[in-house]
Amino acid sequence: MPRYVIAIDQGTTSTRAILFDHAGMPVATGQREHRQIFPQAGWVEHDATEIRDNTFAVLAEALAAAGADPADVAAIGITNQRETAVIWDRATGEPIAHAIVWQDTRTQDLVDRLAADGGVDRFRAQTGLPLATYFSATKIAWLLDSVEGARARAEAGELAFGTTDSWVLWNLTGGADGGVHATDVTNASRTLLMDLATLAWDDGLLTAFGIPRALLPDIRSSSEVYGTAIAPLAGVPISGILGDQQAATFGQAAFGAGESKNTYGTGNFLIANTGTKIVHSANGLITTVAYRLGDDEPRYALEGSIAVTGSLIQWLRDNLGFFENSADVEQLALSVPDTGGVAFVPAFSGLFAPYWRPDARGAILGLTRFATKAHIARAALEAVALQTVDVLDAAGADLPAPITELRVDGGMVANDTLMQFQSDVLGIPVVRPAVIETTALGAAYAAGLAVGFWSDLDELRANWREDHRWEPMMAAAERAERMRAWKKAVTRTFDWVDSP
Ligand SMILES: Nc1ncnc2c1ncn2[C@@H]1O[C@H](COP(=O)(O)OP(=O)(O)O)[C@@H](O)[C@H]1O
Ligand SMILES: O=P(O)(O)OC[C@H](O)CO
Repeated sequence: MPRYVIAIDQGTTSTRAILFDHAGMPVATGQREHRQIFPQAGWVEHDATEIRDNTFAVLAEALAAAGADPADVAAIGITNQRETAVIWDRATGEPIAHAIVWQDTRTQDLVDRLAADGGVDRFRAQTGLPLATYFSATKIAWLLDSVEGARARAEAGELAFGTTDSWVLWNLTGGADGGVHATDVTNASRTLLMDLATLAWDDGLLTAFGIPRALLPDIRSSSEVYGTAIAPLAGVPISGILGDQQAATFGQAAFGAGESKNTYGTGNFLIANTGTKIVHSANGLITTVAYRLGDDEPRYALEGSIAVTGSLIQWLRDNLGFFENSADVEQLALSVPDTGGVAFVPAFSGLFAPYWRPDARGAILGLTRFATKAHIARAALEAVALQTVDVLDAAGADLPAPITELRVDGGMVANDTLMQFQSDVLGIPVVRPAVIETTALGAAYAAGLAVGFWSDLDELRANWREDHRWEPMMAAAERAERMRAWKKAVTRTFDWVDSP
């Protein structure tokens, strides 16, 4: 009897493989980082061949660490950084160019041209998304127009597009030798090309962006058997795919309408499940598919996407040399009692939710000769929490009932100071589960459900355990004053670049 389900978490900075047991506990992990390629200001690329090689390597590492072989593994789940666009040659299996990453803003010109006719919300009713460089469609169009011969080859069916879930699935099912070219509804809902209600690629959208249908993967549910893996997991079914934020929602067992989670990774992503209803935000959130299990009705969600949170701490570490490890930011921030009047708005990719301002750029405000790197580090940490208040306020205005308790996960939730401050400025409890690898766990759950390793959602819900809870300790008046100052700082970053 197989004892485990394995999840591949193909993230922005690294690729992980984690084996989970039946109780949903991680048993063994393999992890490898890949290069972040910044060829020009605003451009962010990944080498998809490096991601492919890392995927096979981490699978082998996780199996070896657990002393497991394929017979011990019931199913494989895939979760991934969303929106990042890979285009490859179906015959050779090689990418035609580096992948364009979700944070990349090179397609702003195309976004502006499309928005000139109908505004940035022209596709929102159908896709749930504003026109923005963040989503896959303009990245695909850019690759087709910039790589010589790509458009003609795409039209002839010689090329394949995928977000990294599709890239991993295709390679893991044999690549050029019979690989399965598919994605799931959650990833497809981030392209600007899928109709949220029909869950199919839409001809009108494909025409608007100039994208040939022959390039696109099949859209499947989040939990079904897509194919069978090759070595090092030969014969094991691949049976779950979820975009990473939807996977974290699933791993947090936020299955029903009104349940939510906030993930603190490279960026922050709040997802609030709205059940079978498609809810459109009037407050700057986007609408997305939460999950679909086989032929069941799809579940939808509102999402507050914040581009820069953990990556701000990395930037302090790597670009400014403030400390050696990301975790050191906590000690540095705690070495001063407050930010000394400094505010930091990390609008490095413009601002995403709820502002959607591509013309904004990062700013450190309120500097005096008193300010030290400790004040800047503290302001950076506070910015992570303050951006989160903005998206929770938006969700509170859009949802029938406000979020009264925040489930959190991701790499940054190890930071107790940040979590306490988050609870303080939100004025609600913040709750961390025992397993913070919720992204991988969610993909494992989707895969395990499809093959009967787990029987139903109730069984998964019973696995969820609270690890720690932070209660708000800040007075309401101070909270209001903090938010007033924050919003003032945010507006100072608008309209910085003339032509973003
Ligand atoms: N103790 C900490 N305090 C603040 N930030 C942290 C801490 N530990 C990790 N981080 C940040 O969290 C991010 C890693 O989180 P993770 O969930 O692994 O990210 P991702 O899945 O997006 O690659 C990094 O950006 C890192 O800078
Ligand atoms: O790789 P992560 O965890 O930073 O997630 C990236 C998001 O999916 C982008 O939408």
